[in-house]
Amino acid sequence: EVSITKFPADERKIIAKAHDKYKKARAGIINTRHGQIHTPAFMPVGTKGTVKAMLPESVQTTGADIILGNTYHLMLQPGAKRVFKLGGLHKFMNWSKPLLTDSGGFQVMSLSKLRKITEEGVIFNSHIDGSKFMLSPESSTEIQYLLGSTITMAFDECTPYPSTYEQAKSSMELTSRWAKRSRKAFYSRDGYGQFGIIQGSIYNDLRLKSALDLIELDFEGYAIGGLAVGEGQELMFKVLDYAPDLLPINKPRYLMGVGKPADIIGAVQRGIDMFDCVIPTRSGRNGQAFTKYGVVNIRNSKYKEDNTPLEEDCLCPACKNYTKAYLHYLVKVKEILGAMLMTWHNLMYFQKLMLRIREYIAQGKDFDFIS
Ligand SMILES: Nc1nc(=O)c2cc3nc(NCCN4CCCCC4)[nH]c3cc2[nH]1
Ligand SMILES: [Zn+2]
Repeated sequence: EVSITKFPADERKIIAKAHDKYKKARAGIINTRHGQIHTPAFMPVGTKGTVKAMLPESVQTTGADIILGNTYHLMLQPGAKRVFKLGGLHKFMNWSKPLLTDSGGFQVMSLSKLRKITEEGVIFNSHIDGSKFMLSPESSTEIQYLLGSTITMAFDECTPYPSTYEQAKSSMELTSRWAKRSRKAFYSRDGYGQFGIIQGSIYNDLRLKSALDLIELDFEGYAIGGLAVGEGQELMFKVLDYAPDLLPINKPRYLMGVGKPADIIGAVQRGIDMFDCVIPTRSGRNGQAFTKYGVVNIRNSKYKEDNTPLEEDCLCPACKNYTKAYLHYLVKVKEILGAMLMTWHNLMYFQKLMLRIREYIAQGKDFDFIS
């Protein structure tokens, strides 16, 4: 028997609003040459052809369908031609599922010391031995082909934050010209795809122009770039309140570099399908464990005799076979096993979060309270 509660009109609007909030969330499957990707998806970061402290088969047990690699690092060492000669990155690192590679511009700006941005591309000195390199839409696209990437990212310029409107406009226009060249250089094959990356910083008219320019190039998917660069969650969500809607509804939307669980939930609610972030792996190595009780800083002395697991119902090796006391000890004495177990748990936590979000969306349920 359904009891109808008479809400005053304005309260009903709030309830409707709340449910509206979820109408942009979507769950789906991306089919690729290297297998399916269940979305919303979280991609563990494997920058140098390895998810740090994890065997690829261990990454697979956490439920990850796809991992991310970096053009910038792999072109410097071991070199894209060498990886190609050795059979491609999938074979080289023994990962047979989908691989997405970032196109390198963002990493050049955050890692290499000397660099020069020209219309042609970015000229930079390797942060390893100072030798000179150039990355362009053409060379980045070719490198990703040599690596054998399942999903290739267009070569873009990540507009820094904060930027004036003028700075953001000229940066976005450069990205549009580079996107056209990236698309032209892409060798399209069944089951492989290339994603365009929209820029425009926090300016909605620039974001719209960027989207229109890239939609013309008919990419297989679209990323929202230029976010998670220091603008903060509030401003990021403000852009995400409209930017995903500028992109084709039937193609994957990837928010680069995001993020913490709360960032992921808020972005899924705004229509994002794919994520990547170093947080679960980097913070795991740093002694931070994500749990349903919140983040546990395992180095805290309160855990030194805590004989309980991080999470009693977690199926990862850290929780099944070890205690917080042991993890506390391993991380304190910098034992390699500490990095392994903390990373494994965090990746399992992030994949469980994505699985629950996918289930909630499929059942049309609100997933606000998952953290
Ligand atoms: N091609 C490309 N274009 C971007 O606009 C971009 C924007 C990005 N924004 C981030 N943010 C990463 C934030 N991360 C948070 C945890 C600590 C390390 C940094 N990664 C990005 C990668 C990017 N890659
Ligand atoms: Zn665990």
